[in-house]
Amino acid sequence: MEFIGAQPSLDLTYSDVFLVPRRSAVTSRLAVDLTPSDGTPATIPLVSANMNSVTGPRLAAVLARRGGLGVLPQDMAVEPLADAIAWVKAQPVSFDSPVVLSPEQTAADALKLIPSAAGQSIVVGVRGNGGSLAVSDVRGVLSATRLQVVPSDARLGDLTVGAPPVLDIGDLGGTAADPRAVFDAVDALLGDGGSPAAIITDGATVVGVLSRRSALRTSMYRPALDGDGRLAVAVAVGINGDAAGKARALAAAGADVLVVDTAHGHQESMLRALTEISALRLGLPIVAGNIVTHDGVHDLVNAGATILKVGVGPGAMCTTRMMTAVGRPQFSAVLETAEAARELGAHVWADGGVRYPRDVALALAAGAGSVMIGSWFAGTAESPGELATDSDGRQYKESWGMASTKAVTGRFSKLDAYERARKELFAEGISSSKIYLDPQRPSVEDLVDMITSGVRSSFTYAGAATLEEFRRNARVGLQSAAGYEEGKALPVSW
Ligand SMILES: NC(=O)C1=CN([C@@H]2O[C@H](COP(=O)(O)OP(=O)(O)OC[C@H]3O[C@@H](n4cnc5c(N)ncnc54)[C@H](OP(=O)(O)O)[C@@H]3O)[C@@H](O)[C@H]2O)C=CC1
Ligand SMILES: Nc1nc2c(ncn2[C@@H]2O[C@H](COP(=O)(O)O)[C@@H](O)[C@H]2O)c(=O)[nH]1
Ligand SMILES: [K+]
Repeated sequence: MEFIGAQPSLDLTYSDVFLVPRRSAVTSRLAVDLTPSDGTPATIPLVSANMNSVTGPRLAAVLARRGGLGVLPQDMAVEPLADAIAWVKAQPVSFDSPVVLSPEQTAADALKLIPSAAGQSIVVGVRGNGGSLAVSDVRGVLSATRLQVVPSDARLGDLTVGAPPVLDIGDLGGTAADPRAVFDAVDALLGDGGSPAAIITDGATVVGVLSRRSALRTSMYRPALDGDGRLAVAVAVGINGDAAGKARALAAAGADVLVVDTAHGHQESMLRALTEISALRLGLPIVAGNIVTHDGVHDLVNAGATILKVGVGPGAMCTTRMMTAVGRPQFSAVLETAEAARELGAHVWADGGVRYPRDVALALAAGAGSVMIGSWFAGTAESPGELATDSDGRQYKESWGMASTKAVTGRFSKLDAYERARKELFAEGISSSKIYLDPQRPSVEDLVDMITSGVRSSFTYAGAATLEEFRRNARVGLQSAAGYEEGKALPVSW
């Protein structure tokens, strides 16, 4: 990356800068390969933040199916984390996981799980004892748009009509089927009928669902997989207590990437935890942070980190900069740390402050191997919280910072009142925020589509077909606040 004009002496964030187009030999956005080279199984440079309101198993599985990585948060104990890892790994790789509700449940129950938006659907059926679903126990598939217009207490079993549309993987040519053929088969089966998705079976058992959109996505993305061909998942550990013991247990449970995470990553407890974890030789990428300096990179890499998590204070839930004045504008933080990491053969994840696809493109231009997104993904169907509706009928989910009073109270609930009160003195995040779902893009997959299409396009403007070419070719200019404002679309006339 180079600046047009002199390298600025001020530290910059994403809104301060823009990318300059240049002559390109990359003539199609579909010719761009977004695969990171940070040693993780990801095939797109997107990671979901280890925040309780952002990454649960459902979001992690959906993201991995499209090539990203979900990081399960460190606040869970080993056993539930191991269950969450196992759940992700049991999910279909080539098909969507069905959201299954029983015929006795109501439209209102369904609309707590899926947003009332096009493209969302539920399967009405009854799971067997082990959680499996026999095709004979499926009553049908209902779209959110249909559920929205029926009485909220309508029983789901009364809403299904006729036999559900079923495709067997044998008829599709197995799981390695040609994506185009899969799309055509789904399209032909669904026809003009009312079902929004096809039930995919392997013999008598349901193995997933596919809508036209998800069949298309299967052809656009490569899933992030572990060595056994199952969906990959990352998991975070804190620095206190037996961090190495927890890391060992989570690796044994199948975690594919370990994230050692604390607010101030450049501290000795972190170096100690990292040294102990890397001594275990688990053979997994070790991400550590958060840091924002060249020196932080050196110390953490020397202690065993292979990827640095970069960002102090840019997060949407974060009050660190206002409470402490500490942090660093994120574009410059990524630029400096990515260069330092590259010299050591390590990589950087740009963590926090991403609000538009452009911010992801700029983080990659600055040299990030991948980009971590928290709050933006909190406002999706797949994030862990329940959907809520405000007085204007807009759907949202609640989000909160991992260093907020709410998070600290939860994390230390087992301490006695005195110790808990001492911990609660130090809040550096907001405890409650409403993150609205975008009615056009209610799913994390919709956001991934939007981000990757924006970033693919950025690459072609810069004449780059890979992450490395983009980092090398990107030309960055400084802009005024008015210049930034000019770039925004106008929803109404001026
Ligand atoms: N990226 C960012 O800007 C930030 C992210 N966060 C996120 O919040 C979550 C909770 O992190 P964290 O608060 O570190 O909790 P942790 O549970 O990881 O504990 C942090 C440990 O470090 C000690 N510590 C020393 N200095 C600091 C400091 N300046 N800030 C915080 N702890 C310090 C604490 O001791 P003691 O309590 O006695 O001081 C405690 O023992 C993490 O997910 C983290 O990434 C939090 C803040 C900033
Ligand atoms: N200072 C704080 N930072 C926090 C807190 N909770 C999370 N975070 C950081 O934000 C990113 C996500 O950023 P976003 O803009 O995408 O939401 C996350 O990965 C953490 O590093 C907090 O309470 N305080
Ligand atoms: K902030």
